[in-house]
Amino acid sequence: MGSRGHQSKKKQGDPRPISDHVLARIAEKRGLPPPIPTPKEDKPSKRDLKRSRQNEQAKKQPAPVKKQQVEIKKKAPAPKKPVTSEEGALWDDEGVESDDGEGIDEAEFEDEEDELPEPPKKKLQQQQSKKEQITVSKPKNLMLAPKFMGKGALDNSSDVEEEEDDEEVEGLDALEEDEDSMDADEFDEGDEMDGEDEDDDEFEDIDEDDDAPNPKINLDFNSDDEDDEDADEDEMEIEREAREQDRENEELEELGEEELKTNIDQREKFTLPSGQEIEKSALQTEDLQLVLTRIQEVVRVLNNFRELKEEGRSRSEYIEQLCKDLAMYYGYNEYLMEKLFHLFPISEAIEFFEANEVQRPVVIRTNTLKTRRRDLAQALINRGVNLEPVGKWSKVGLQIFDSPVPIGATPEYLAGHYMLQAASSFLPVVSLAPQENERVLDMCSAPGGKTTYIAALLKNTGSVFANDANKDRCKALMANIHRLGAKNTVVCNYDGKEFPALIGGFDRVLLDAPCSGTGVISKDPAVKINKSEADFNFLAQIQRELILAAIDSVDANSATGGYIVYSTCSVTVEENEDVVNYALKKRPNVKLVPTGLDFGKEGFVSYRGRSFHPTLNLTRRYYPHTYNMDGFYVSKFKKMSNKIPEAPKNENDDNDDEYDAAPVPSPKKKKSKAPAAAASKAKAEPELTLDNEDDSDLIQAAEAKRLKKKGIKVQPRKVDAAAEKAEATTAAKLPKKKVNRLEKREAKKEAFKSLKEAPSAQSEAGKPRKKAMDSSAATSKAKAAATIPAANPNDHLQITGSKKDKRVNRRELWLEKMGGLYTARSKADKKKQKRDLFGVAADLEDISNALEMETAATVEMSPTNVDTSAKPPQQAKAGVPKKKAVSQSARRLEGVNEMLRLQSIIAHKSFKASPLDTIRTHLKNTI
Ligand SMILES: C[S@@+](CC[C@H](N)C(=O)[O-])C[C@H]1O[C@@H](n2cnc3c(N)ncnc32)[C@H](O)[C@@H]1O
Repeated sequence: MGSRGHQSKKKQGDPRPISDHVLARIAEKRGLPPPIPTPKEDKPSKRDLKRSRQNEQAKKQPAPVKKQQVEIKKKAPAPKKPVTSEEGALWDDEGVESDDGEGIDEAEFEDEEDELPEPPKKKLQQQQSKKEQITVSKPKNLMLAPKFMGKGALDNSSDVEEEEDDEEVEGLDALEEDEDSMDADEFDEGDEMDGEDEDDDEFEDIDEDDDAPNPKINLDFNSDDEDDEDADEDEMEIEREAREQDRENEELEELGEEELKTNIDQREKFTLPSGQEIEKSALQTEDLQLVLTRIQEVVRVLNNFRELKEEGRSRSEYIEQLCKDLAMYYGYNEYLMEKLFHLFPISEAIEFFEANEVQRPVVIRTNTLKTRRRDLAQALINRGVNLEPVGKWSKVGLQIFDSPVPIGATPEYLAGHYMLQAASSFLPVVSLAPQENERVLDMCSAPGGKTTYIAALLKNTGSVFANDANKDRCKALMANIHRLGAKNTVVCNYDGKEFPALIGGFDRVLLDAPCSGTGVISKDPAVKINKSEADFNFLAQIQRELILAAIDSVDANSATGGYIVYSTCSVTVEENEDVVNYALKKRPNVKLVPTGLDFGKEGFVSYRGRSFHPTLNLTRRYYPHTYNMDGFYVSKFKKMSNKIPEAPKNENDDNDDEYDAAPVPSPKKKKSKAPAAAASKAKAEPELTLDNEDDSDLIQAAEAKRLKKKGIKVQPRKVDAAAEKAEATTAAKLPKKKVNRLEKREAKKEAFKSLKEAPSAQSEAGKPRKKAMDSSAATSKAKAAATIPAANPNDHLQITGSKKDKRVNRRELWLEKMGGLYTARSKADKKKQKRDLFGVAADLEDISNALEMETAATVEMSPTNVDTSAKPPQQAKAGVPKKKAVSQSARRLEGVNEMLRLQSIIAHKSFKASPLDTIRTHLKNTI
């Protein structure tokens, strides 16, 4: 690994804002002149003016603003990956450690202290000079940090964060545990490891050094006097240079300020551009300088709104303009910019966007199944790697500053002594705090950064089920499990939603959910432009389904566990607090508990007019600009009971999308013209409503035909007599009008049932059914199924046809289950898929009706009612029987979920908001 110019050298977990000179470097990288500096009194000398002109020319020549901007935009989709990691870009987030509230005692953390071994003298000298270069000398051409960052705000945040830092250190001190000896069976060099305890004092020294202002200077392993003298001399020279540079910068700054003084009076009013002007400037997006100036102006006005605002302009107009300009300046789509902008106060938002332009440090996690951190550090130092402990909060992380060898290809790496893993990705595992001999499920685990950490904390005892729905990613997962020597781990390839029915009763479950990756923009800048509203809807839906499945897979009666950790590498509220809040609402048998992580910002309890459950403050948020680690979110649940009690009803309960417990007026959402037009169109189109019951027989027949065409036969659903009776009783209590409606619906249901039964009978006659599940297995499956939410809507479908057809159908079915993102290979297939996709849209009303019918059909659970014949492809392969029946409420939820899923597929594909909000609301209200 070579040196990385834009990699932040700040220690991870250190809650200090990105320094001004880093931000200035970014501005410089873009070839932009410094932003408005603070005016000063002194006039520039002639020499100053000359120097300034030279400087201006130098800046213009290598990187003209226009060209640079175009380049930024074009380059955005290509992820900048400085170090080859086995973790995937968007999905991979990786790496920390601490303990949860109850976990401090339970967690099996690493035994070693944080100190590093002494490197050989020769290496030390090299490192010393490297460190000095990195940490002491100032960058040439230092430019001003953007003025629009809001100096006051920055200072404040830095104060607050320093306080937090202190707290964190205290918290971590409390976490210091006695060393646990490693399991000698796991190592060949057990004796050597035991001997290492003697060096603990050394570690303390380094820990103390950690408090020094410059963390890199902590890497002073050298106690030799001569070396000290050399270092002093070097330092003096460096200091001289730095002073010189400082002076130059000051001069430049003064000059710039003078120039600006002539242009802008701080009290001067700034006029917002008119609609026409905005349109014109949107056409000339390359004029970044103009945009930057406007950003500065708008921020200045917002900071002193009463005095500086233009007559008749509202604050929201200024904010809207600011969002647009920031989107243009940093290269985000406006939708995402708005979403992220509102997470922070203005100055902090800009810090966040700036931090996304800087690479996070490369971090490795010591694999304690094979080595100890001190041994690993020594081995890497011997190879010339410049490193230091990642921070006091982790005993296994090492931050790599520089390496003459690729860090992903050292003998130690190949031998599985470490995992390349972002620091943030340690966090959920630390929070999960698995205990020896437990059964743990990692529901979305590829490529296995967290799985292998869990296995290490379990010391290869108990078992880890490492699941991932993506088969290709499972290969990387398996490779990592083998390389790191995890012997207690089973790899599975299922949709996570199937888990509670497949295998339940886990002590702990980690759900590191698929997400938009807004926390890892510095790794994958493509996120800036390729995430639309539809993507967020789509992801939120998957996350909601998975979180319920994760909760239902845990055994509340576990002697040591009963915990679920939900995490994402995204910072949006929709993928975090919203999902957790939804889970609390749908599963009143869980509660949030402290994550056990000693740093991190509290999760939102309210956001833009919505309020969440008050315990959401126990969840933790991590941002690149505060902790110098990828953006991340961690929450931890404790399951109190295996029974799902009735959720308390309130006005908003019908709407799963509503965030909260308290009914709050929804915020004014800025919508693009397209969705608004679509929504009004939806209103105008009566055929999109679900009231058209008369045609439902035809609709169902059409639906069955459509499925049959695909080679999918619909099996009858068994309807329990008791459930029917219950429904009849309920009906008796209803007003006559409603009873008539129900009767009508019942008749249609019957019609649909017979329609479904015909093909099913055929298939039963034509094919021998698989051996029935034995009754005890059936009972336990049924029991598991009783606690789970909706089964996959496709569970009742059976694949038929030729071998080839079956394969195609399976794939299609699987893709549908995975969200309908078709991936045809041939041109003809693509065409067909496109047709299918629009077919879905056209058929939506039919499907909605069919779903309504289906949800009305009560499918009662009973052990004898478990049908083992219809298995999704993977289940059939693994020979695991699939639960067939689901509870009535689960089926209802399934209907809603399916609707939302279809809606998001269409929205996703057409890149427009779906016009089907009315259907969704209606569906929810009627079932
Ligand atoms: C954030 S990544 C997981 C990273 C992993 N925990 C680690 O530390 O290396 C999310 C993963 O979820 C998987 N995934 C997406 N949808 C899934 C589903 N329905 N069931 C199971 N896994 C799913 C993706 O294939 C992806 O590998």
